[in-house]
Amino acid sequence: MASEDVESAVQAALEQAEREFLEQRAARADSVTDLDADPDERAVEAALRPRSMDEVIGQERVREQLSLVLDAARSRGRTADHVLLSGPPGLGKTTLAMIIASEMSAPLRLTSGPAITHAGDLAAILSGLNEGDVLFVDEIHRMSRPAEEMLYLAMEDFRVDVVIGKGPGATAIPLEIPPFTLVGATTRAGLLPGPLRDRFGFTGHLEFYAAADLDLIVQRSAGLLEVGTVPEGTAEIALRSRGTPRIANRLLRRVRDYAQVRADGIVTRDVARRALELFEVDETGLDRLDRAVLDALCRRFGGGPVGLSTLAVAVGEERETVEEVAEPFLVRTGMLARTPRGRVATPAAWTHLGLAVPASSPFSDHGTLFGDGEPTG
Ligand SMILES: Nc1ncnc2c1ncn2[C@@H]1O[C@H](COP(=O)(O)OP(=O)(O)OP(=O)(O)O)[C@@H](O)[C@H]1O
Repeated sequence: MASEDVESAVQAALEQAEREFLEQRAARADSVTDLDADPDERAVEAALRPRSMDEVIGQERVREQLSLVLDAARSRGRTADHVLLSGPPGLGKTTLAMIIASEMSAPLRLTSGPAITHAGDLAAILSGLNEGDVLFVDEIHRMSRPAEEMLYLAMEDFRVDVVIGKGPGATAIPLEIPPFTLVGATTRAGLLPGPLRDRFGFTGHLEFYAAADLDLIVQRSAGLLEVGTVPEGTAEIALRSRGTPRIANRLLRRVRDYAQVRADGIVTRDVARRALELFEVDETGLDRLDRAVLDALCRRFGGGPVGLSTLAVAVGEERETVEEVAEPFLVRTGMLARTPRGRVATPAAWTHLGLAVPASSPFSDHGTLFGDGEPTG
């Protein structure tokens, strides 16, 4: 291949990776608290993203640690170490990746684990990088095995082995790549193989946000969207946002719609309450999916224990959606427990649904919560 052909093939691979990244995100959408529902919503969300570390609200520890890593790299005039960001969806992993690139004055390349089905896809992306580029790999735990192994080498030695041919005649041609910073994002740090995890120089775990921080985020977003609010109104939205900035911003937009159409445009507590009731977000922040999970767990499976797959089928959702979107928040609010024998409803779940805790519940005096059976989830 002529060098222009190689260049345009590499460019096409990078563009394809970015397209797939956006499509993957869009595909994860369906309810009011869900993600990236349509292009307009995505555009608004992008406009609300903090652009610098100073604009990021909350996550003080990760912010301080990351700032130190970046400052040190800058002062040495070196490419920053690879960074792994873990935590539930919508807490700011992509935002931080963008900020890392901007603080390092480096271009950001975007892709995601599921988009890299073959090692060749990754080789094309890596060979298109320039020195200092930041490569963001969302859902890095979902990359294929061969691609993962290629990434080990690229992260450590800035080299990829491109395999030409098949079977015994196959040869590996080493290809140098310029030093770059990999930012991996994962909702499941535990699923990353040790060798991959160990190659990140810094791991930041993002926690759910406190209501006070979410309130500040809602106020900031309302300012950017030019929505009139009163403190009780933004506080109400913050309380129902499941500790998640993306949900806080999404709820603010729905409350703004309601305020404009059914009220005088100002987000008060009453307007927020009425709007969120309409969109089926209850006072604890549980949405339709969360309540469906609790409902199935209590009403159909007597409170559990029940395996994750069975629970997912019962609510008509993907296993991953139940595990990564609904469960972390239900666990955090103390309504669901993950036990060695499967998922179990806690007394708080029964109470939330307005039901009495049955005597057969593993949490009652008669039940055993932690059996010695195999995990069913
Ligand atoms: N610390 C923060 N301060 C202010 N706004 C934030 C913060 N973190 C996230 N946001 C807002 O939340 C939205 C979602 O954040 P982001 O897309 O970075 O989440 P994510 O963790 O990458 O989610 P996913 O894993 O689903 O891609 C952003 O558009 C941004 O406006």
